[in-house]
Amino acid sequence: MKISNVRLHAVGIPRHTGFVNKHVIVKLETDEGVTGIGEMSDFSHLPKYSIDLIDLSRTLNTLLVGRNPFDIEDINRELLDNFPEAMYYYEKGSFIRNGIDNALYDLCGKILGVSAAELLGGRVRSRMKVCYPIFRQRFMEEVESNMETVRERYGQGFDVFRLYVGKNTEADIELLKRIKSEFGSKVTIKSFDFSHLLDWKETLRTFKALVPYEVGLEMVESPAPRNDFEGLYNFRTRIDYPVSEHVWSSMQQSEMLKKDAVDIFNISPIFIGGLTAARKASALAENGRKSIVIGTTQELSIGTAAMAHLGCALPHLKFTSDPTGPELYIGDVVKNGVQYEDGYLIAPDRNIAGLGVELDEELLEEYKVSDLGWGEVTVHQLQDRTSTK
Ligand SMILES: O=C(O)C(=O)C[C@@H](O)[C@H](O)C(=O)O
Ligand SMILES: [Mg+2]
Ligand SMILES: [Mg+2]
Repeated sequence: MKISNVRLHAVGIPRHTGFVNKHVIVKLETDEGVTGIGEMSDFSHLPKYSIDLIDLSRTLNTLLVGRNPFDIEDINRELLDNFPEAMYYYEKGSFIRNGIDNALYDLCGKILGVSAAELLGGRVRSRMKVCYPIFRQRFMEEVESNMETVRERYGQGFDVFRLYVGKNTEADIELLKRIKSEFGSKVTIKSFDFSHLLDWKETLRTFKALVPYEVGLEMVESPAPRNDFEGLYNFRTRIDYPVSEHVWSSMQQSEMLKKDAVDIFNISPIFIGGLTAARKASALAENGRKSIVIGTTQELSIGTAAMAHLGCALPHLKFTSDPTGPELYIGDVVKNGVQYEDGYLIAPDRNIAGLGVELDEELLEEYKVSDLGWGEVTVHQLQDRTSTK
């Protein structure tokens, strides 16, 4: 069994906020007719350059055609040679590696007739608790629409949310007050996500203003500029709550461990370049006596299914995780999307081979875009995932 062809399909799918995200669906075809699917999720992040898909397809076919799909480690090594890690959160090479890597797990599972779960260490749980994101408020007027989001999503079973903060603390406090007043302890805000926007002292001042209104806070995320390990440590040693940071490279994670900069590693296959790399990052966290949370770039169902398999295989996953992408978009490209129940992401059916989701060719065509170009989107929209200029 050899890989015979790599196909890439770019799609653009709007969120309920109106923001359109572009993703690339991967098909790994083989000389025996089995095809694995994967997802290079959410290229709609800074910096504002885009990948040439024709060139990328040519490169990936050169690298992968003729390879044995079970050589997952060696293929990951070769992908790293061609798309090296960078000390940057949204390094697009990581998205590319992730899409190929998760397609390999789908493909190998289908060849063996087993779920990807069997290739990821099995199951310690059948579902993982997740939270719904409330994106950053710039204006007080956004409080009511965010209250509507909480009411609507609470009605669908989501009782844990996370709040992106740092631009309008008065509005953030008002939202926290209103949530506590209307929902009491039935709704919690598991994290304040500062998204690397402030230096650690500004974050500390903002955090001290917010914390009297916290409701079930589990962690504070990205409270210092990217790769400011001393800033993370200084902030972490001055608050009583755990500090989490995304893992975007093995070097960055090692530095955070060496400098004791965080309590929780936020591990997403998309930002570290795949399930294989995410498992290594998770093992380093466990051996370093650090906790983990499964983060997100807000993937579609293929990427989210991969994370559900991963999250349900990790014994030391103790905090509420983040993958809710399929709930954020108005559509998807699969026939059987991932399922959420009572605020949990349900692991895909273990009796279905591969990742457990099936591509819908008609939806793939419906959401097809010709390239990963940017249009008129502003930096604010890119930072806060909204259509508001
Ligand atoms: O935890 C985070 O940080 C994110 O979720 C970043 C977001 O920008 C995410 O990538 C998204 O696209 O909403
Ligand atoms: Mg974050
Ligand atoms: Mg994203």
